[in-house]
Amino acid sequence: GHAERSPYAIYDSDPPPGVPVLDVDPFSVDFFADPYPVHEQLREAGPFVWLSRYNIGAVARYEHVRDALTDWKTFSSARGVGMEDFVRHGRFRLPSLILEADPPQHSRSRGVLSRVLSPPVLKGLRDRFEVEAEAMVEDVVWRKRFDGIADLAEVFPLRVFPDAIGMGREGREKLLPHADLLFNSFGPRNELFQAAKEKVSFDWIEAQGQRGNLAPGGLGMMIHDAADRGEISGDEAPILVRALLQAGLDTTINALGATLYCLARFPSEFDRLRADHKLAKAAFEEAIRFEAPVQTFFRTATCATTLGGTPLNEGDKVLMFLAAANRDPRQWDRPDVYDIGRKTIGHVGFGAGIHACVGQLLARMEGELVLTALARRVKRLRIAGTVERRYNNTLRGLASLPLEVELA
Ligand code: HEM
Ligand SMILES: O=C(O)c1ccc(-n2ccnc2)cc1
Repeated sequence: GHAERSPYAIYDSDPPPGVPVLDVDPFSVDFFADPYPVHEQLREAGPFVWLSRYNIGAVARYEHVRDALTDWKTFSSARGVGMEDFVRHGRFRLPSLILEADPPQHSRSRGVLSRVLSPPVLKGLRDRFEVEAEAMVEDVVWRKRFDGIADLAEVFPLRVFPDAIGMGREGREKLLPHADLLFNSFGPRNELFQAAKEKVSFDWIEAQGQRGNLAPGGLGMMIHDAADRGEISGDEAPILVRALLQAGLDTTINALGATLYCLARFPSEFDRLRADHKLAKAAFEEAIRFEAPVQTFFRTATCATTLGGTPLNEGDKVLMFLAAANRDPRQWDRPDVYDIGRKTIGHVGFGAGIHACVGQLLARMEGELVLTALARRVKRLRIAGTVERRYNNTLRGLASLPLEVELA
């Protein structure tokens, strides 16, 4: 039967004829606690399904998630990549010039950020990141018992990323609450969003992108340099810096936490990593496929079209379950097994198409360096207490991962 409409629903359109209707709530704490059975329901119900709680369409099978991700003309980001439609509803903030933009505007922003986050630039950051990764692991593992989130996954990105951006010293503790709010804002205006909104004063993050708050030589100043060269306008630069500040921490924190969680649950995979440290990048990538720290994003249909064989109208929002696509048995064998030898190419944990994650090389470098440092010093990794989940409308991650280690 049809459960009642969510109090946070902002649409009341009916399902297209013949489309399977599910009354699951993919933005509830119960769902986040264990999303996998519902992902399975969503995939098995059909190529395109209707979520009656929010009156939105959704795709969970790999094939159709990729269809939506790669056809940016039909499935636009410019009307928001969250539940809200910028054309029909208010805007929660000044829209992103990259994540919430379509070509040609997106292309200019992408050109700047892909250079700022390019291999040569990352090469310049690698030594500093490596020193920090080894020092952090050294500081932690001798305790034998520590928290993989509080003592590792949260520590490393905060140690290296704001400095890499060239952000001032004060206020860095505001970065995570702002990111938590942003990632909640892509979902309904539910309790998670409301609680996150209480914790921040909005204009702070906007101000951090100003030239005056950025150190010369950092990634932030490189964006202003691009504006000086006329690649983007002067008032676009601070908003692109904001993108990096919002994107660069919570994502890698949850990805590092996800990898530690996987390695602790699948000791055979930690042993493989111990035997060959070159598998560090693969261990990180497979954790992103398996856990999908970024679970979902929306698109908006720009014209009458079809998705998964279902007719859609201009303005229809579509929810893409990246995490469900990453475990679709139509695409992956043994999808529910964490296997660091797996060929992960094509997974959608970093998206796909023109909006595919432009920070993925930086994220991978962080993962590789932390996991290599860990594999050098630790022989065994075991969960030694209650694992606690952190809840957010878009991000999947842990609040606490008590670990016990045996030193190498
Ligand atoms: C493991 C960590 C990360 C994951 C899982 C992740 C995931 C994603 C995903 C799924 C998208 C696609 C969004 C869409 O299709 O609408 C994306 C885009 C993006 N990511 Fe990440 N991300 C991560 C880390 C980062 C980092 C560290 C940065 C920057 C320092 C970053 C910057 C961006 C930007 C700017 C976009 C928008 C690209 C565009 O629209 O062209 N991400 N990311
Ligand atoms: O432009 C922004 O504000 C913005 C851009 C990208 C992300 N993101 C999501 C996953 N990887 C990065 C978050 C915020």
